[in-house]
Amino acid sequence: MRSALLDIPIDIVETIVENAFGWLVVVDKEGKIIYINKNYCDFLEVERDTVIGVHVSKVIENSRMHIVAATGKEEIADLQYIRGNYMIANRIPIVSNNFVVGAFGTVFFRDTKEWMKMNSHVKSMLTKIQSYIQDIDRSVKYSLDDLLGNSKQIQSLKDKVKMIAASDISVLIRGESGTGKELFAHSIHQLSNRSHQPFVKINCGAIPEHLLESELFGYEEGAFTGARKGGKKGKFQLADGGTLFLDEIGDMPINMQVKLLRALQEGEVESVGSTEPVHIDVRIIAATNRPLEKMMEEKRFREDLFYRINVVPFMIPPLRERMEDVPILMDYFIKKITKKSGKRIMSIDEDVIERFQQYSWPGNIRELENVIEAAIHLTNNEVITLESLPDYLKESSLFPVGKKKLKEIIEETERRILLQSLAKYNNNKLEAAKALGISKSSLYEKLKKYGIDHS
Ligand SMILES: Nc1ncnc2c1ncn2[C@@H]1O[C@H](COP(=O)(O)OP(=O)(O)OP(=O)(O)O)[C@@H](O)[C@H]1O
Repeated sequence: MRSALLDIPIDIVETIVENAFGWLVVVDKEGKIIYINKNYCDFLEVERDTVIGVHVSKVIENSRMHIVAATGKEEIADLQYIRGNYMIANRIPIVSNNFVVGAFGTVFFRDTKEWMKMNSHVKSMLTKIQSYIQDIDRSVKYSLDDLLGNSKQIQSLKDKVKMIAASDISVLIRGESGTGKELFAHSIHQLSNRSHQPFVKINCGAIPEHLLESELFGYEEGAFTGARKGGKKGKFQLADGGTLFLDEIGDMPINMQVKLLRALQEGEVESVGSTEPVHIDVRIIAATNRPLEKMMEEKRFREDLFYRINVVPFMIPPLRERMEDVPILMDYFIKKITKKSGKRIMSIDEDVIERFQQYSWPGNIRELENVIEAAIHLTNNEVITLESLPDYLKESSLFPVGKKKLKEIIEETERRILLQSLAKYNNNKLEAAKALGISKSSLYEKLKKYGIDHS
């Protein structure tokens, strides 16, 4: 069928092509420019004659025209960054006799000034949003199912999470470093009615004292030299409607503790440089590995704040007190790390498992994960052996000679053996006592001596 376009005089077709599509570029199969309209040349500040026949990637920044010409796949309304501006590009393959012979692309906007204004507005919004995205983590990474462990302690903590998650009461999570405090905080948020609202974390120990107030409560424009234009929202405002996770709360300076308590009691915060308090609705989850009771005695932690946050206490036991969790965690980390690294691990030597069971894991689960990651990378075959462990775990003697007195080493070892035996025999005291060659009453005595929960 004859095209109606052929009836239109060529100079009219040219006027249409020059003006109808905003900016227009046409490339051949190889991505070389065969046509580009004047408006586009003006914007790019190039002479048309000099760019015809040149590969499009050399003329237009971030161009994908050659890709569309090669793949034949159209790209519509794609955001393209050219000469410092975001633009909306359409790229369409040109098909002739069932073959892709090139592509044409259009970039749309007529009023350049208007676009520039909108563009700079978009850019400043994007920068602002970016800085907030870093603060807010709506996509809480972990849920209760990610909290692994068959031990009685972990199971009962998980039950407790289910019981208290829906309410708005404050939670204080305590435990050594690497025991999973943050993971518990995520799980509580995820199971709460606030799960679609932000989960905002602040590490109270990592922020210098003079910045902590503005980090927590925000500041107004002009509040101090160097203050950002338009001010900045604090973590409380960012968490509004959701959960605020105060990590390392034991490291918070005492005068900030006073301000924090006031905010919690009044449900209002005042940003630095403002006199207008704003209402906020946040659920508080705090975590620490500090001995808060001792710190209260020494007046380094405020009692009133302690009682305000310690409504539901969570005490996460160190890994050495729940050795039965080691195998399931080991399995999980091996799967996770091999998937990430592409390495294959078929088995773990018995001595490695034994060594893991003897070790005291001062860095807890984080340390276990790191040790497994290193071992997977260090092994030459598909088996993890003692050789692939770090030196301090390889040593045949794990006793801290030179660091501790004999009595302490013996007691620590005895305590660990008791825990291991109970774990091995599923808390069956009679069997554990038998395996250790002691009477049941002697076992009970020892459990009492070491403060091991033997219910
Ligand atoms: N029960 C668990 N199951 C699976 N992974 C866990 C568990 N507990 C902790 N982890 C993993 O161990 C690492 C440390 O956990 P997390 O950061 O929650 O510990 P933490 O107690 O908050 O540490 P810190 O006090 O140093 O901040 C994380 O990679 C976490 O995913």
